[in-house]
Amino acid sequence: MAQQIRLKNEEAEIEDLTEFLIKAGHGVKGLSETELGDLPQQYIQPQSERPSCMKIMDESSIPIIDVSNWDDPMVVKSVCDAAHKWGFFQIINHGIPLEVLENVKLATLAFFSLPPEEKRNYFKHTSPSNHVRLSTSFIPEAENALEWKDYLSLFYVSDVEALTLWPAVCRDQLLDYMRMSQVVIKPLTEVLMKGLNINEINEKEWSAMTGSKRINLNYYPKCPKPELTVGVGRHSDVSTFTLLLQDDIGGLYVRAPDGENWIHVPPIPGALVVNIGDALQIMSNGKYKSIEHRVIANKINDRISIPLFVNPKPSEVIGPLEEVLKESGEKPKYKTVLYSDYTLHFYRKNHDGKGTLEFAKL
Ligand SMILES: COc1cc(/C=C/C(=O)SCCNC(=O)CCNC(=O)[C@H](O)C(C)(C)COP(=O)(O)OP(=O)(O)OC[C@H]2O[C@@H](n3cnc4c(N)ncnc43)[C@H](O)[C@@H]2OP(=O)(O)O)ccc1O
Ligand SMILES: O=C(O)CCC(=O)C(=O)O
Ligand SMILES: [Fe+2]
Repeated sequence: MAQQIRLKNEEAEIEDLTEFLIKAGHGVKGLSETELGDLPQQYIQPQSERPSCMKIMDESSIPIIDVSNWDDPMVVKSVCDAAHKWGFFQIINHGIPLEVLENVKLATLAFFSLPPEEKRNYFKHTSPSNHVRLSTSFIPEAENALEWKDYLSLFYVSDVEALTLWPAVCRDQLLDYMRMSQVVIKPLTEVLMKGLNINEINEKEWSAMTGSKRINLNYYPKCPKPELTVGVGRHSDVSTFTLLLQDDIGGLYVRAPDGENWIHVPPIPGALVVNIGDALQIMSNGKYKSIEHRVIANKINDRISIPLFVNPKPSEVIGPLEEVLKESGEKPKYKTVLYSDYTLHFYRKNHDGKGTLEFAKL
């Protein structure tokens, strides 16, 4: 990120964007609150990444699946078909109480409402741990154009660690949610494995698929020129799968199965969005697909979303599962990779659609 760019508007003169966003702890939320009329040039995305270049399919929708009975063969089929064809679906009647979800959203708002002097302590160079990291955009050091988002990223190791390290203003609500999320994570993993003809999941496979968790609190403040920038650029998640809780504003788009168009993911009260990540695409040898998605910025409203990334353990070596190769007779499409190498590769570059997967392709 350029260091010496001057931003001017009637209210504010910001000497140095990095200083303002990160060192002083304002983030892009603080920038939005200065009510600047123009977008700082660092946020201007190339034409091809702007919303005007998106072909949007209004009439289409990702599947909405009632998962009140995970054992129902129709539910199993709907989930596995959706993971194969769409890589994205919404689940309703999932068993996580509405109150728990509402508390997570309130806790997210509470964290971002902290004064900048407090938030600055969580940015990379001042955070007490690399398991707690507040950032703005995605990886400013690696990006050609910034994204209009702040996010707190929390890597879960244990309740004891989280109670010590995670910000007090949101930790209890997030831990409650993480605990409750098992009522989705366990049956969802089992169902997805059934679709690969794996009916018993051994200890090693659980760890390979769900051994680590990361929760991000995303804050997209309102933006003076949403047509010139993005909330999050095109990417696929590097997780096994992600459970995404969004508020009622909207703005998340996923790539349609035709690979060209984009489809909006409408907020549904109480629902969770599920998306397949790269790790599961690799383990299923491409049967389940991680899908490109992006968020457009909003001129009028702030928006929050909370992805819970369910991942392999960083120390896990992942590759196409033996059972999948045996059952299908297919050749592996991906090599085996150390999961932390894969994640680091993702964290060292711009969002680039499904570019991260090239790292594992044979
Ligand atoms: C769409 O916008 C996004 C998306 C995301 C995340 C999407 C996902 O799919 S998250 C799932 C990722 N999986 C995991 O976190 C589990 C596996 N974890 C690991 O392998 C490790 O924890 C690690 C991520 C490799 C970090 O290893 P560690 O030993 O702790 O080393 P560090 O020194 O802390 O970090 C190394 C390197 O990575 C960068 N980094 C680490 N964590 C984050 C983070 N949460 N957000 C951004 N960048 C991170 C860090 O800056 C270091 O880079 P250097 O160049 O300084 O070495 C997330 C954000 C979005 O906007
Ligand atoms: O905000 C959203 O709806 C999606 C965020 C996202 O894709 C991510 O954090 O990986
Ligand atoms: Fe994502």
